Amino acid sequence: MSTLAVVAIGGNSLIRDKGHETVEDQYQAVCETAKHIVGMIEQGYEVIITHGNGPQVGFILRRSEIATDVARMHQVPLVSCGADTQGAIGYQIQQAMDNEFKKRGVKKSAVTIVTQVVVSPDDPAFQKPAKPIGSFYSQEQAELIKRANPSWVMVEDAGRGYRRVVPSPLPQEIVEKDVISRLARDGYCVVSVGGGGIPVMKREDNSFQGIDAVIDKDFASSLLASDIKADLLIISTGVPTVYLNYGKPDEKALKNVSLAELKQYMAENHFAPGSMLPKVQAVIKFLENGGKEAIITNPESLEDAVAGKTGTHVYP
Ligand SMILES: Nc1ncnc2c1ncn2[C@@H]1O[C@H](COP(=O)(O)OP(=O)(O)O)[C@@H](O)[C@H]1O
Ligand SMILES: NC(=O)OP(=O)(O)O
Repeated sequence: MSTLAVVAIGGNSLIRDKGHETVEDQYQAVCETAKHIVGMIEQGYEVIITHGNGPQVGFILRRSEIATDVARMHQVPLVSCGADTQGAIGYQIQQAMDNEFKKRGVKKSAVTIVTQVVVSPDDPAFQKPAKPIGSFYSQEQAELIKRANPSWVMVEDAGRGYRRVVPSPLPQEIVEKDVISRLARDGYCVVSVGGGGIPVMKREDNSFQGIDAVIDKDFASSLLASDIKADLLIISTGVPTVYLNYGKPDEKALKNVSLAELKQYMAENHFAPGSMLPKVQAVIKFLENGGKEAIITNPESLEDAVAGKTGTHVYP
C-alpha cells in the first residue's frame, strides 16, 4: 500500500514577491508547488493537500473594509473571507494539479472539498488575537495604520515586518473528515482544510454556525492527518529546513530530530510564535497521536525531502 501523506502548503510560500502580490503570480507559485507534489506522487505517495490563507484572507478582509469606507458596500465577515480563500486557492491548486497530472500522464485527478472545522466559542484565543494575516508593514506604516484603525492588533512577525492579527481558536473537529478520507483512499488527490478550515461552532441542536476567526492551518492539518491515520505530515513553507538560532550568525539547520529533541528546542524558544512555532507544535501533536514521521521543508525541496536528502525530519 502506498504511503498516505498530508502536505500542508503555507499561504506565505505562495507569495513570491511581497508587496506586489497578484492572483497570476500566486497561480505561478501554485503551479511550481504542484510540479513537486506530482513528483512525490510519482514516487508512490498518496497525497492530501491542505493550504494556508494568512496573507490572502487578510487581503480580502482589507478590500472589503476599503470598499465599505469608500463606496459604503457591505462588509464581508472574516469567516466568509476565509471561505472565499478556500474556493479561490482550492481552484488554483485543483487546476494546477490536474494540468500537471495530464502533462505527465499520471492517471489521477484532484478534487477540492469545502471544509468546516469546529472551534469552541469559549476558546481564549477569541480574547487574544494572535494569527498574523494580510500584508507586512514597516514599523512607521504600522503606527500610521494603528492610529487610523485603533481596533487593530498588530505584531512583529518573525523579523519580516508588522502584521495585523486576528483570533485563531484551536481546531476541535473536521466536519468533512470522512469524505476526505474516503476520496483519498479511492485515489483522488484531495484538497481540503483550506486556510485551516472555515471556523464553525456547534449549536445546542448540533447544527453549525460560522464564527469570525482564522484557524491555524498547521494545527488543522495535523488534526486531519491524525484523524485519517496518515503516515506522514509534511509542512511546506518558506524555508528548506527548520533552524536553531534562526536568522543569527550561528544559525544551524535541523536535519533528523527526535520528538524529545524538538520539544527541548521549542522550550528554548528557537521557533517564532505565529510562524515556525505553530508548525513545530503541529508536528509534535501529530507524532504524539501516533504519526510515524513529519517533515518541514519548502515546496521546491518536496521530492528530495521525501527521499531523505533535505528537510527537517522528525520521528517519534
Ligand atoms: N527557527 C526557525 N526556522 C526556520 N524558519 C523560521 C524559524 N523561526 C521563524 N521562521 C520563519 O517562519 C517562516 C514560516 O512561517 P510562515 O511564513 O508564517 O508560514 P506559512 O508558509 O505557513 O505561511 C519561515 O519562512 C521563516 O521566515
Ligand atoms: N490559516 C493559516 O494558518 O494560514 P497560513 O499558513 O498562510 O498562515
